[in-house]
Amino acid sequence: MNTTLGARRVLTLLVGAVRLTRQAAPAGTPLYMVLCLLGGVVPIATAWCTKMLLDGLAAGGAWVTLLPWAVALATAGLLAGLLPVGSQYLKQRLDRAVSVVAMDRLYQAVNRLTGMARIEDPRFRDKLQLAQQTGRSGPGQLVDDGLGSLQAAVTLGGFFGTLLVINLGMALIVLVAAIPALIAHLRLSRARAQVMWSITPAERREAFYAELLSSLDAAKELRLLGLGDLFRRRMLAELTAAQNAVDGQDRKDARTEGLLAGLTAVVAAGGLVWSVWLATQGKLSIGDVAIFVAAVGGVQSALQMLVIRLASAHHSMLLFDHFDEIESQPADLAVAAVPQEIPPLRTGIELRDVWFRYSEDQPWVLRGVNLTIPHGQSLALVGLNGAGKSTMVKLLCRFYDPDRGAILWDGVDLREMAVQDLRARIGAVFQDYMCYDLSAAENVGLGDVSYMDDRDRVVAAAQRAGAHDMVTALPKGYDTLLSRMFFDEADRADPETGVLLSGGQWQRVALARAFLRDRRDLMILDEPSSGLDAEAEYEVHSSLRRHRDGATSVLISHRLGTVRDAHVIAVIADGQVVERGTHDELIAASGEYARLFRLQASGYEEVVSW
Ligand SMILES: Nc1ncnc2c1ncn2[C@@H]1O[C@H](COP(=O)(O)OP(=O)(O)OP(=O)(O)O)[C@@H](O)[C@H]1O
Repeated sequence: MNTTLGARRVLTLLVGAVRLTRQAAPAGTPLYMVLCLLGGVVPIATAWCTKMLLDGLAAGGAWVTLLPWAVALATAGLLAGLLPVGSQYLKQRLDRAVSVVAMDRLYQAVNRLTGMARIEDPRFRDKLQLAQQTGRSGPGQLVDDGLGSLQAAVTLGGFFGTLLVINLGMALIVLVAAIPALIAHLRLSRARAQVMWSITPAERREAFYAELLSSLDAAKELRLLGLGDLFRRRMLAELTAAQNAVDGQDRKDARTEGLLAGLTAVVAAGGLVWSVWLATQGKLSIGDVAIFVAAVGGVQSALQMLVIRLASAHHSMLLFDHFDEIESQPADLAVAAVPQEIPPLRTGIELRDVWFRYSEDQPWVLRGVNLTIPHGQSLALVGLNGAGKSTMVKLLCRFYDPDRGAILWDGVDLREMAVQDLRARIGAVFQDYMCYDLSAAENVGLGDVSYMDDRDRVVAAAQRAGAHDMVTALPKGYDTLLSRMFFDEADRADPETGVLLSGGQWQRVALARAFLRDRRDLMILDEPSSGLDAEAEYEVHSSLRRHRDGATSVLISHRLGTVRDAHVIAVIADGQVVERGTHDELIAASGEYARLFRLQASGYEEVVSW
């Protein structure tokens, strides 16, 4: 990770953080700034009031001449007590407001990623994780550190000016002692940010093992295969590696801090002895000694505060850099300057010499695919595992763009269309469909949020997917929560608070979700019946067949019996279309499809002949 930020970048980040803070708290931000600056001035005012009062007393001044200084000193004392309380309260309010805006902006940026490539990129995921960690407090912390630095600089400037007025030599010594502290703290902060970045992969792996250990999905295999201890040890190894790295940095910090504290103490003690000696020589007044002592201490503590705040600002800035990078990233898919309107599909979709690989360092997954999905017809994709079928479907949804070649919608390249308009014309069930911890109605309704509250449509979609009877039998029917995540201890035994579905039941719900997007121009079904029982599979495919009539669809299935009535069956192997035709044509051709079909059919025949 780059731990040095150029002046320009620093300025951009600071302005960005202040803007975000002002957006979150338009009135609170300026008020907080004023309180911070006042907090920087108060110690200097206190020191000068003390000096004037002591010098007045030593000179035998009258009560009326001393009273204003006494009142000013008391006011400064009051402010010194009240300001931290007020600014602390404002800071917390500001932090809360900033965290809401920051989270909103971060996830808006994530939602702007319309493709899949970047969200799958491990480097991007690391940055996103850091941005998520810092997003809540990062921008507010940066503004706070900036203001804290400014406050310390004001105090420092005031006291340093005071020292200059009283004794130039001491002012210079204090200044020279401060420089190594400043440099050391900045270096430490850079090293700490570097360590944090370097441990993110280990933290991700640790979270992965921790998640596995408590995951419901993994629970059966973990228990049966006895993997619990293995994953626990791996999780601890990752955790320990990350902690060792942080611990090493903590030790470096402690050593440097100790040295700096020693240096500070020596300078403060020397200053005190020197000022007393000068006073005995008659070169300083009592008030001078008092302000001198206050100024030496004040410069030291303001300097310390300044370096700590600067180091912290540097650290916050490096982290905010990730937030800003995620927020200001360009679109991950090419955006057409003037997107073409997408009219309803009329002729069909064509994959023309499509080449695709997931990244430049990975092998080609699709290698010159030419395929047409005519309007109103069904295309079935079959082939061995890893042949590239799901990848083709992902390209049709434009989760990625082809590296070479094009996908044409009625002759228009998908890249010339607005991606959301394209997706609005597609309905799909993916192999890895989602199971939302929401009610049954919502799980179906998410297929088209505009119909989410339209119970009749939701029910109709569930009926077509063969899910209706199963849902109505649930304790609260469509309003049953399909999760046991949110139950209270009190309703532990009450099934009305949520139920768990079987894999096949979930698949029907996912199908219903796709059916709610009825009458889209293209329906994609990637292994829609893999988890269904024989009866449900038959029902679903009959329904799909009815539904397919006149609709354009792509169906992927390893159960070749379910694709035999597709208008065209394309066999994919090694990222290429190796055969295409109707079921009868492909059987007659006695190629790969015929081989796979006979293989599956022979399995059934053997069972039947048992
Ligand atoms: N997100 C991804 N990043 C990198 N490689 C991927 C990704 N998804 C799939 N692949 C690779 O692309 C190749 C084709 O995968 P794809 O899922 O398209 O095959 P498939 O024909 O659908 O297989 P299956 O029948 O097992 O579902 C495989 O080698 C797979 O490892």
